[in-house]
Amino acid sequence: QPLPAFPDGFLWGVSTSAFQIEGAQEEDGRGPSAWDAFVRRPGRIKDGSDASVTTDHYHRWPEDVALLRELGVGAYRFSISWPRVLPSGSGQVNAPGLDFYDRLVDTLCEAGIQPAPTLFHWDTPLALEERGGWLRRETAQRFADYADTVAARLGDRVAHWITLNEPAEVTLLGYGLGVHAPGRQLLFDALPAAHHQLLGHGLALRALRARGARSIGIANSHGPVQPLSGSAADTGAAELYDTLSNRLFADPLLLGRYPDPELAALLPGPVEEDLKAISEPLDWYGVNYYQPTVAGAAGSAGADGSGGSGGGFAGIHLPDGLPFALHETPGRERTGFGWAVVPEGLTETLRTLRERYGERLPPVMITENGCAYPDRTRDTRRIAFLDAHLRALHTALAEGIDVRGYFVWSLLDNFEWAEGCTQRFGLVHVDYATLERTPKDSFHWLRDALRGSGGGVQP
Ligand SMILES: O=C(O)[C@H](O)[C@@H](O)[C@H](O)[C@H](O)CO
Repeated sequence: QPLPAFPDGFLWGVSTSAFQIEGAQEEDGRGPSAWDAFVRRPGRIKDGSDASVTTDHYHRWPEDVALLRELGVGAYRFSISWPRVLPSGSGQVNAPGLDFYDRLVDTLCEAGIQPAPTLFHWDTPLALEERGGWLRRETAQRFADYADTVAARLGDRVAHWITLNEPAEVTLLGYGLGVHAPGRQLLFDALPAAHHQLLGHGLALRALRARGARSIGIANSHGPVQPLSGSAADTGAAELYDTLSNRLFADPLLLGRYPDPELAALLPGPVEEDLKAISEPLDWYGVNYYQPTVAGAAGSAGADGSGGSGGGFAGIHLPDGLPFALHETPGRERTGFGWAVVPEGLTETLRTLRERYGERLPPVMITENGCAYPDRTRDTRRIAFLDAHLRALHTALAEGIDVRGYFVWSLLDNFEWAEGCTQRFGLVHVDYATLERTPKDSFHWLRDALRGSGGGVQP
């Protein structure tokens, strides 16, 4: 069954991030990031890998741009490594670092591929992290300065800017639970990191606008939250988790207020004043969708028996003391990463955004969607996953939800954070020993689909 037709001009792309693909951590003046330190803490990364090489994109980027060209995408979402451009997070610019992205952007433009850089995809400069990182207000201003530096050099050729990637994950996994960098287990005392990232987003957006940027978005993680049961305890837990994982990072941007005054009261600084910057109008709203969440009362066990006090979710065991437990959606196919495959969750996510934000919701871009499977190149399950999610996306379009683009996570197998290189999300297989790239069946499927839909860049 061929894919349904998507609107003319629909933007097809793929996504990656600097720390996950570049390697070359100590090359050409790059400074260390919070993740450089975190990967070297014993036992933090499943396979002990440290991303010092990962796919070696820093040296093999021409080959990767050629893959993008062959794939026929119209845009490429990559991230710029803040510590590669500003080794200590502020002050002295590292010219070779900026030159690297300059060359990449030039080559993308020559290939007719729109550059869509993310300014922050989790690699906070270590010098700033050691001073408190996103728990500190100063980091928000440093981020805006960094955005201005990058826009001054690349702004004439960048098509779409993404300020932050998934501030929710940084806050929850990095500062709240400590399973990601910087590895702080502050639980609710991590909330200032949420506010300062959003403030950083707002200040950076203003800096980009001042440099003439006209297509600016943010990439937020979103997904439906379903209660484990109809009990008051489970529905209450689901509402709380929905507030923390979805609304806390969308309401301030789109409504100019926090979802819960009690939550806002926990935040530092002139919050009302900051919300003016945070809610500066976006040109589009980025959504990273992977799967729904089932939330239950603390101590609840999932339908499949997973869980316990904190419950198991997305491979992460939650500590005691949280007022909710998270579970997988029962009875669904699982990816190699154990994530439930729920395409209709994407449609539901988009419907919920439209219901909650109505006219305040700008056009949407799916900035990430994808799946991890161990198959070397015969990745039929990935084709089925993408096919089903594109149909689910098309259903939302048919209902009049304004979605302008879709980016697959990811072009290449790469360093999957705490999972190291054990989870493969790529359309292209990477042999981590030889660094050889081999397009998977899904790569060819998507290339043909794009050619068929006329959506992609004609090779
Ligand atoms: O969404 C995220 O967590 C990040 O944006 C990516 O860096 C991940 O690698 C991808 O999503 C797979 O987990």
